[in-house]
Amino acid sequence: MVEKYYDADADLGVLAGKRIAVIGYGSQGRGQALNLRDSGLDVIIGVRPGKSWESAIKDGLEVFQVSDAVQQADVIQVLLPDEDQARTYQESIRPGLSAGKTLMFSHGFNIHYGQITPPPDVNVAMVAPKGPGHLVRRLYEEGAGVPALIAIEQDAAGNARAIALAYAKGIGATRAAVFETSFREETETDLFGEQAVLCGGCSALIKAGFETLVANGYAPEMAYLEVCHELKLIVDLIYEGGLSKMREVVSNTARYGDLTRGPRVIGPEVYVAMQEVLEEIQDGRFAKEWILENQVNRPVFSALTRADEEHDLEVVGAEIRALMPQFKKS
Ligand SMILES: NC(=O)c1ccc[n+]([C@@H]2O[C@H](COP(=O)([O-])OP(=O)(O)OC[C@H]3O[C@@H](n4cnc5c(N)ncnc54)[C@H](O)[C@@H]3O)[C@@H](O)[C@H]2O)c1
Ligand SMILES: CC(C)(O)[C@@H](O)C(=O)O
Ligand SMILES: [Mg+2]
Ligand SMILES: [Mg+2]
Repeated sequence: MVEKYYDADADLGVLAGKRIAVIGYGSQGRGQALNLRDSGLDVIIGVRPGKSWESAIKDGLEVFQVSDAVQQADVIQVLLPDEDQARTYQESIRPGLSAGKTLMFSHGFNIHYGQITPPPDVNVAMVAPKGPGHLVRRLYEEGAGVPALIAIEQDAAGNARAIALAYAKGIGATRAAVFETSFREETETDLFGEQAVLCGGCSALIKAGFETLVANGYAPEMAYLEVCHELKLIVDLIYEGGLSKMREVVSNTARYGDLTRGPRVIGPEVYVAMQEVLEEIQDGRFAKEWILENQVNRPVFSALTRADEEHDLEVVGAEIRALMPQFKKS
């Protein structure tokens, strides 16, 4: 059984008198840092000058160059993009590490694939929220929390788990639930999830549905509303109460179509492709590809991103959202 932790299992006092440096102030950095601060913890930001720096200052946080933040911190949470972590670690984080400090991550990529090898006398832990950073913040403000995974890679000082749990409490995760895993399991399941289902599988499924309807002469607006807009409403039901709740709410006609046609669309060939995608994660092929892609300035990433930004689904989607007041930015 996976170990689970809640508020009562975590003691914020473990971080009393300790300074936390959140390195990076993007999606996770901002969400986690603001929650830690509002939980009464001593948090500073380490980032390079630019938009993120300005944004942290505007939020009222103390901001330093990465090396200066690491130097003065007891707990260092690395929330840089995965592809930048190894270089910044060597240049600006490693020199500031010393015995008893705790180095933390929200994703295991660089530790698991050997891009970062911390010294043996520091704790190495993970607190990985299972959701995007702006929701880590929004749910905390609402008095709830995004669940998180913790993992302990090195327990040099004997307090790595207590620190990880206190940090998880500080960001609001123990209000939901915190599950213990390993760096390997988090890395492989997280990459698989985002590639095969959450981001990759879902985008491909939406595009396939949109393109099929449009190719058969239906209006792009109808196609967008059907396969993209309404998807969120259906996923919300699954999030709240599983497939069963979604099936309770939709019509019997939809439910029968779901049960009989869904497995035809996601048929055996999809299982074969998912297995291949998983094996490329497990044997390091995906990691190598992504690391090399970054070394040559991301040509594949850029070309594929541009092609999808210009897809009719995106064009018509933006037009439709502009018509609805609920999507107006405040
Ligand atoms: N995005 C998510 O919701 C999410 C969810 C779970 C885990 N994670 C993990 O969290 C970590 C951070 O991801 P993110 O999506 O929040 O990143 P991000 O791209 O949103 O933000 C990265 C931050 O690092 C800063 N930065 C980039 N290069 C830098 C450098 N060389 N020196 C100093 N600062 C630099 C950027 O300015 C920015 O503030 C990753 O390990 C990711 O896998 C992200
Ligand atoms: C939010 C996700 C997809 O779950 C995260 O894993 C990421 O890498 O951004
Ligand atoms: Mg991820
Ligand atoms: Mg994830």
